[in-house]
Amino acid sequence: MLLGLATSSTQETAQIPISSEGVVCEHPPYRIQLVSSSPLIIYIHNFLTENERTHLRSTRQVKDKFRNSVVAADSTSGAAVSKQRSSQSTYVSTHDPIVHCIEERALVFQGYDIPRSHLEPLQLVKYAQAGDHYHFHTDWFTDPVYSYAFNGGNRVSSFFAYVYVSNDTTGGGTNFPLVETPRDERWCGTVVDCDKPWENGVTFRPIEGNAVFWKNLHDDGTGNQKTLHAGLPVTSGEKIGMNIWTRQAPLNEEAKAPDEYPDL
Ligand SMILES: O=C(O)CCC(=O)C(=O)O
Ligand SMILES: [Fe+2]
Repeated sequence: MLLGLATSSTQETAQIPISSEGVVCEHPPYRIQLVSSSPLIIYIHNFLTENERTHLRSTRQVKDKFRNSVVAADSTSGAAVSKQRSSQSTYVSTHDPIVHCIEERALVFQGYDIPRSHLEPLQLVKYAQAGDHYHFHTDWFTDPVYSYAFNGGNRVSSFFAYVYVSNDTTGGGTNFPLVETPRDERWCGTVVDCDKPWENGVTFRPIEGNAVFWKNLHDDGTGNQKTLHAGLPVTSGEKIGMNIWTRQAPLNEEAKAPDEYPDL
């Protein structure tokens, strides 16, 4: 099947028949730039097409299901609605062919070695009220109980992609306080918020369609503290982002039912 993902005249696509499941995806010719080698952080321009972004926002499953986000707390209290994170989140269907193509892209980006079973269901996060934010955290679990849930192990890598950013959005950058800000002023044009003090690390502005990719773990499997990051408060407008998390090992089948999947 060939998916017509690129009807927009402004959106060039390259056809790369990489899917193993009978779906031929049209992938955008995204452009990448290295931000940091330790931890590995790569900025990706044009990772999601316009049609994919529209589709992600409009599927019924998504529109009706945003819930207050929670964070993985500790294993005794379990996850609870938290002041650390004031946003809403939901998971998208793993059976949707467009989602399937995005998953495929995220896997190929990481080389050919990671099977789909290592991916968590893709998570959308919405910041719609002034002040909505996600406080400093790492995406890798500090409590091993979460790594063992569904057998997946810890989160090897993260993509955070900007699915929707309303024109009146202010704030809402993604900040890595322990990563050195790239100094070349060309970063400041759009991607990096150079108004923020350099000692506060790097802050990526939310730009629709673009994404930030990083490796969460050291080669020995331990979590890299320098991947600490935050979704800074959205001071006006609305931002919707998407997490694509890859685990160390295959998740079991239960984890693939987004309705059942806990907010971790
Ligand atoms: O909103 C952001 O910029 C980052 C969100 C984030 O880090 C997360 O959902 O894990
Ligand atoms: Fe995060």
